[in-house]
Formats: sequence, structure tokens, C-alpha cells
Amino acid sequence: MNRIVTVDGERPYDVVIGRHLLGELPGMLGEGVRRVLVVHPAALATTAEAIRADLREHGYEAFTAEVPDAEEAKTAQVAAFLWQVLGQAGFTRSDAVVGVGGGATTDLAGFVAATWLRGVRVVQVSTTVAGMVDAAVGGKTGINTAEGKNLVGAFHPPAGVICDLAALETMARHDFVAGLAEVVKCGFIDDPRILELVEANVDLLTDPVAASRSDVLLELVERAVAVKAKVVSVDLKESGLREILNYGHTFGHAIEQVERFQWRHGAAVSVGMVYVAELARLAGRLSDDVVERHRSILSSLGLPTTYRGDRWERLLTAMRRDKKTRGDLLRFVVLEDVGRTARLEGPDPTLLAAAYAEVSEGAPRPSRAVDL
Ligand SMILES: NC(=O)c1ccc[n+]([C@@H]2O[C@H](COP(=O)([O-])OP(=O)(O)OC[C@H]3O[C@@H](n4cnc5c(N)ncnc54)[C@H](O)[C@@H]3O)[C@@H](O)[C@H]2O)c1
Ligand SMILES: O=C(O)C(=O)C[C@@H](O)[C@H](O)[C@H](O)COP(=O)(O)O
Ligand SMILES: [Zn+2]
Repeated sequence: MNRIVTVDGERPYDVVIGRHLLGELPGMLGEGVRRVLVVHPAALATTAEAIRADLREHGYEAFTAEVPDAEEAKTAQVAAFLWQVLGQAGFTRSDAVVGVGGGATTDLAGFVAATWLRGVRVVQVSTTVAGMVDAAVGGKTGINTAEGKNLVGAFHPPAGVICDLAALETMARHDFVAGLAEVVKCGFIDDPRILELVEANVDLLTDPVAASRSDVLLELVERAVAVKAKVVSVDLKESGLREILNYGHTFGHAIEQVERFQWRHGAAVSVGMVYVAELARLAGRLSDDVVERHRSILSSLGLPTTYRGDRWERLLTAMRRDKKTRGDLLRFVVLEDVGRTARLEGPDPTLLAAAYAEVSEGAPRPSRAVDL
């Protein structure tokens, strides 16, 4: 049975979660669309071709465009390639883009849709855990620059999102588990039941095939999407509440930039959540127990909770480029308890460095992180 989460806003849209859902796509494209560009990485070429053929049967003029894998897709060069494709195929404002893939692909496809003719429709067909519970929903689109993550982008909500859990069966375990970091994030910021479900089902959730076929994953995806939908429905452009979805990302994005985008996003966010939990603890705002719960739940999934200890200056430079920063003021989303978020603004530099020491490799703490 499919689950539907509706995202409110200027143009409400549905996130449909279930199995074998590609038939939903034409309905989501809406009235008046004639041409459709299906953007996908090589790993999803067969799916993209099936979508193109189906769209043609429904009378659309459908094209596919293959883009590089993962973060390699989120560049100005790849965006420019897609603008060229759209231009040469004569896409007008009543035409549409469909993103088929993980968060990297849908961030790119969404950004190209946001910028082509100053905005055409996009439907996201998400094929990863991180994409389904987070990237495809909420309209944050963008690309990276050498200086940092998602530094160029636009808020451009989709016309609909398809989360076909059957697609997850082919995912590599490390990519699958990395996506669970965003699910755990939703648990810490808003929905404690998510944490209980993850803690009770670690073995199942670290097996992509078994997890994808389970009601546990269906419930987790629905709950995480519901958290995201609740937030972005009232604060699309991140003027306040939406910042909570950035929990763990200040330090996480800094790792990604320092590692030249070779780390998985979810793995970096995993360390970032432990970092900011330690920061909140050192600032006297979070209990030891909740900090340790971060470590235990993330490491039980095989996610990293530590990072190399010799990168502080570079991490700090990267954190200053975080979108929550205002002028020289570094700002963090912190927890005061599970489900209770707050902001920590301009923490003392010694506190920032002390939290780094707590997540540095070699710090006297147990870690069961695997090679993500
Ligand atoms: N816009 C947002 O709100 C938002 C939210 C969260 C994450 N993100 C972004 O999303 C990206 C991370 O998303 P991700 O984890 O999906 O990464 P990803 O898109 O890089 O996908 C991970 C890997 O899985 C492969 N893949 C995708 N679907 C597959 C399938 N069904 N079977 C087999 N392999 C498959 C991809 O080819 C890739 O190699 C980052 O760029 C992050 O910044 C954006
Ligand atoms: O939707 C949001 O808002 C988020 O912050 C969700 C994050 O998981 C996601 O990684 C997002 O792309 C980060 O946004 P950024 O503004 O920090 O680039
Ligand atoms: Zn994220």
C-alpha cells in the first residue's frame, strides 16, 4: 500500500512512497507539458530508458541525458551541459525535467530546472535513501564549487516526488547506510520513534535488499519525509525553522569540502552530528547520555563518528562558508534534548576546538566505524 506525504506551500505537491511506482510519473508532470528531459547517472540508465519509453507511449517528446556519478554531477560544467541539451531540444516554460537518481542527481536536475528559463517544472524520481528522505523533497537544489558544498543553488520545489523502495535493492551497502544518517538526523531533531526503530532493527537496516522489502524501512522513510515536509511547508527559504534540517551539516559539509567531495555526504553528516552534539555538551546544553546515543546509534550502523585530527584550520575555514553563518558569526543547530533544537551562535573558539578533539581520530573513545 502506497503512503503519500503532502508538502504544503505555494504549490503543494505529493511525495509518494511505495513499490513499483513509475506509473505515477505522467500524473505528476501536470497539464501542458510536451517535452521532458530525464536526467540520470550511468547506474540508472536502464530505469531512465524505461521512463523515457513510457513517457513516449503517453505522448510526450522524451529525452534522456546521462550525467556523471555522485558529486561529480554537481558542477557548473555539468549544469551547463544540461542547459545546452535543453536549448538544443527547444524546451519551453511549459516543459519539464525529471531527475532520476540519488541526491546528487536530483540536486543537479532541480537546479537546472530552477534556472532554465528562470524555472520549469521538475519531478524527482528518487532512487537512494538520502534522496527519498531528504534531497528530493523540499526544493533545495544546487551544485558545489571548489570552496564548498551547495554554494550555488536555488529554492525550487518539485511538482512531485516518487520514492520507489524497490529501487533501493540494488544499492551498495555503504551508500544505503550513509543515507540512514539523514534518517537518524530526523530522529534526533524531531521524531524520537525513528531512533527507537533504528536501534531495534540495525541488522535489517544494514542489508539493503532485506531493508527495502521491509515495513520498517517504509515506516522510517515515511516518518523522515513527514519531518521534512512539516518543516519545509512553513519555511521553504530557510528563514528560521528550516535550519534544523541542517543539524550536523556545518561540520559535515566542512569534511566534504576538505576531502574534495570524495566522502559520502551521509558519512560526513554522521561525524558532523557527533561533533555538534559534543559542542552542545561542552556548552552545557546537552547531556552526556544524548551525546553517547549519537555515537552508539551511528556506529551501530557502521557510520563513522570520528575524523582525522590534523585538519582543524581547513575545517574552520570551510565552516565559515556555511550558509547559516552571518558575517563572522558561526551558527550551529544544536540539541538541548532529543527533539528539542536550539541555536548556538558564535561559540568560543576554544569550545569549537575542544569539540573537534572529541571527534578526532585517536581520541580515547571506542569507534566501530567501517570504511565509508
Ligand atoms: N537538497 C537537499 O535537501 C539534500 C538533502 C540531502 C542530501 N542532499 C545531497 O544529496 C547528495 C547525497 O545523496 P545520495 O546519498 O543519494 O548520493 P548520490 O546521489 O551520490 O548516490 C550515491 C550513489 O548511489 C548510486 N545510486 C543511486 N541510486 C542507485 C540505485 N537505486 N541502485 C544502485 N546505485 C544507486 C549513485 O550512482 C551514487 O554512486 C549530496 O550531494 C547531498 O549534498 C541534498
Ligand atoms: O533541506 C534542508 O534544508 C537541509 O538542510 C537538508 C540537508 O540534509 C541537505 O544536505 C541540504 O542540501 C543542505 O543544505 P545547505 O543549505 O547546507 O547546502
Ligand atoms: Zn544532508
